Amino acid sequence: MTVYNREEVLLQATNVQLTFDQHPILRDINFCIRNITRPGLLQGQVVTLIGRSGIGKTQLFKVLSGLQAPTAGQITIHNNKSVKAGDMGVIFQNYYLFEWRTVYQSLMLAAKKNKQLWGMEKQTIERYAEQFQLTEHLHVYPQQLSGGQRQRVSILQQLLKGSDFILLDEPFSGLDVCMIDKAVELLLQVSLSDELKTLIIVSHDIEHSVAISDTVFILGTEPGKEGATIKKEIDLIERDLAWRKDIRREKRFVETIEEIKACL
Ligand SMILES: Nc1ncnc2c1ncn2[C@@H]1O[C@H](COP(=O)(O)OP(=O)(O)OP(=O)(O)O)[C@@H](O)[C@H]1O
Repeated sequence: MTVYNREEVLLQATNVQLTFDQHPILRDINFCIRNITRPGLLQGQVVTLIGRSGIGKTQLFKVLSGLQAPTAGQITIHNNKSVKAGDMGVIFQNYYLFEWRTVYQSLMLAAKKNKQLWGMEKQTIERYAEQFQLTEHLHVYPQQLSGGQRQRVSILQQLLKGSDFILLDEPFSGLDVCMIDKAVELLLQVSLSDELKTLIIVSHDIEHSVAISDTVFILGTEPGKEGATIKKEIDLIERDLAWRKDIRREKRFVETIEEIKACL
């Protein structure tokens, strides 16, 4: 049995609605993400928002990141502050990078935004680059990188900025099978870097995102109601399915995946 506590609220979605041309896309979205602690271990949160194609994941991603204002309701972080653009580290599906800057220049720009790194930017970049297997690629331009390398640079950029929340849109799409496994490992590594670090993954790749999460929120519709809402929350720690290597082969994991699919 895993010993853990879910403590203070880090992020709260309250009655979020999003309507386009009088058509509800998101309705009554209510959930909260709490700080998880494990005695003697550094542990951040990894939350997945799952839903079928077209349900509204990207719209919820935008609302969560402050890039899209909800029609009603709000997303609050730290001490009830409403989220605004720039509060969260955002990693888009295509790993957008500044093509005219070298990897190092982009990472330096990110590090300079983080007051806690002042004076230590270079050493921090070099330390992370080694950890993320990017040392040999620091002085090249993004077009000289593979998809997996671009993803690692994007994640590293957000880590250097010091954002407590990192939102990832479909982090496994466009990666081959080996790279997906590496991305899974990398995200787990990031979640172990700071107990206040929260990764929010928006994905339809159920298996890989659930394998690294502690909590899953399922976005879906309900009969007779237009717009998507959170249909179910699954606490994977309670089921003893979080923070475990090779979890995907376990019977209870497979059953949870089936349960999620049935809910979509
Ligand atoms: N600007 C807009 N105006 C009107 N409707 C929109 C707009 N943007 C998105 N939608 C609609 O909102 C719904 C949700 O779209 P969204 O892109 O969030 O889905 P998704 O779950 O991310 O899909 P996918 O997994 O295929 O990317 C869709 O029905 C889409 O047609």
